[in-house]
Amino acid sequence: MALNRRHTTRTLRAMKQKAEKIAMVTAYDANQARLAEEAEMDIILVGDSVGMVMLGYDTTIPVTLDEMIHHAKAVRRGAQNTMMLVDLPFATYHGDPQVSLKNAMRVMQEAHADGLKLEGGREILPHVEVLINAGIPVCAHLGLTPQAVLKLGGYRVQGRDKETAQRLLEDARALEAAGAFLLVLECVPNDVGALVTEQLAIPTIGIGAGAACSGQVLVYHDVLGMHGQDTAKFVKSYASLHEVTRSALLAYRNDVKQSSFPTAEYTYEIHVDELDQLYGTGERGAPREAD
Ligand SMILES: Nc1nc(=O)c2c([nH]1)NC[C@@H]1CN(c3ccc(C(=O)N[C@@H](CCC(=O)O)C(=O)O)cc3)CN21
Ligand SMILES: CC(C)C(=O)C(=O)O
Ligand SMILES: [Mg+2]
Repeated sequence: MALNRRHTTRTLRAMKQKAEKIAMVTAYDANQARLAEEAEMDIILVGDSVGMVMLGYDTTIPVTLDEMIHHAKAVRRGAQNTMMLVDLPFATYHGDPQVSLKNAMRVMQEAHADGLKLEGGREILPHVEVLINAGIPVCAHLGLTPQAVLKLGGYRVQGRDKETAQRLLEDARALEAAGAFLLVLECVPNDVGALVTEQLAIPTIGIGAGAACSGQVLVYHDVLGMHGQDTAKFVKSYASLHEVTRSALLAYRNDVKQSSFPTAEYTYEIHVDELDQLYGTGERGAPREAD
């Protein structure tokens, strides 16, 4: 069964123990998911970054639960054999933990997620606990938590001083104790990534958190250089699809304008007898006489 080829909370922990790196990438539709699976990614994340890279929002804050489910269902169809984690979006896990559970259950049941990711430290523990008690694998997310961008005052490196680094480590310990199976560390100094990874038993996934993390995650569009915009320092682009795409679209547009597309090889033929009937008994191409 397909499920058997997916990583589990246990196989990921074993990877950390064997110092085998975990490769994770985001995906937002079936095609991206299929390509991520063909590239043998360990984990696909349906990130709420979908709001910024696919939906044109300035932050992840406007992304709704329905939007996350819509994209996660497409990703699941494209990648049946890869662990799929889904971000719970802003405002879906901050009030009554029973409402958080109801939101979480929708993603699990409608999109067939393998686990959910929640941003935040000890302040979200009641929500993490209720999910874990219900059997949902929870991935934590500390450091730069983009859903808090307004509170943080921008996309800034986190944990740069002793106090904030210490608080981050305590948050990480509390989330592990609550049962989180994975921890994303975003935009923290290399040494903070290393310290948290060393202090925890669960694997850490870094994004701008240095090479000592148990694995890495990047946004699909960043890996492929799809947007050609300024990106964070931690982004390494492995292609420039932005340029490739723009020049392909321009070449197509110019072909249309110059009538050099479509040529015969891109057109269909009708049977010659049918064509005669279509034009009446007259010569092909001759206008039919009016009755
Ligand atoms: N395309 C994309 N890639 C991402 O990694 C990403 C998103 N979108 N959207 C959601 C969040 C937002 N993220 C971001 C966005 C900007 C920075 C950034 O520019 N950081 C500064 C830090 C400057 C400092 O504090 O010194 C940088 O220059 O890297 C970091 C993470 C990560 N996530
Ligand atoms: C960048 C990753 C960690 C994320 O949360 C997202 O893509 O939304
Ligand atoms: Mg996210």
